[in-house]
Amino acid sequence: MTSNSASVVSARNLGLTFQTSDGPVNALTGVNLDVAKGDFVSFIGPSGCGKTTFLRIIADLEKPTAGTIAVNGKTPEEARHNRAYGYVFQAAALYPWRTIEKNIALPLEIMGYAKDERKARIERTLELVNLTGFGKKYPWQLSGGMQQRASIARALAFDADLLLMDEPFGALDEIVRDHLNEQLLKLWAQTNKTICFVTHSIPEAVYLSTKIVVMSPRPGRVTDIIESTLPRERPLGIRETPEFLEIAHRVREGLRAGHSYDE
Ligand SMILES: Nc1ncnc2c1ncn2[C@@H]1O[C@H](COP(=O)(O)OP(=O)(O)OP(=O)(O)O)[C@@H](O)[C@H]1O
Repeated sequence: MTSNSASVVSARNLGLTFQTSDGPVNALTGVNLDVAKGDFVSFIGPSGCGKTTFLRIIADLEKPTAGTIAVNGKTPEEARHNRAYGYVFQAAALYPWRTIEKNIALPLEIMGYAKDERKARIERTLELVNLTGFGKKYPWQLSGGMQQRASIARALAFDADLLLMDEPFGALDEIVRDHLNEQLLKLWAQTNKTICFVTHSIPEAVYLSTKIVVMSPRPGRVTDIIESTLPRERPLGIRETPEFLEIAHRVREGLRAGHSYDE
């Protein structure tokens, strides 16, 4: 396989082995993956299969020890300098001593945006995540779901085409999560972003994705890549359809196959 320069993310035989005091930890091995512009790609697999590590390599927070990876046809380091992506972390990770708008402003301040431009971007992104009017509140004054939306607004503020989301809704109850899943799909349709999304939830992966990457641990690797046959427009009710259940079944099979490797 050759690298596809039109891809937003293109990994070839990608691997990462951490050297620890207990010996080498093979976090990721032999990963081949292309993420096309406008794709919504979910990474699913049990704890420790390298999902976060893969996102961190894209974001230039870790260096691979094998293979190659290109982000927008460039190295992760160049992509980082070009502000190619926004990152949404597992917990909302907002600074508690800053208001929501000051939290969103922080990366914009670091990147040197002028005050007026910062203000315009904050307003626009708060509107995108349905938080207009909450900019002056502190994180603790917002519900968990609202905090997570604020952290998505922060990742959207500098308008990167690629959004990296590491289990953003994992800590939320199911009803809030359903609602945020719906909103995220709307946002994705509105903004035409490319999204890489880590999750432990099969229904969440199937509901959101155009492509599902099933992974398994020890060593972390990709066991299946499923192209979704669902339409882009997805009411929540789509989760009861035979087509949805069939994809969910294939994901479950992939996870099970990965697990038997351990036994
Ligand atoms: N900095 C590090 N040093 C040593 N080992 C690490 C480091 N970061 C991750 N690992 C190991 O690499 C493997 C993959 O970790 P990773 O966090 O990518 O998994 P994950 O699939 O995201 O798990 P989870 O679903 O629990 O977040 C694990 O065995 C983990 O312990």
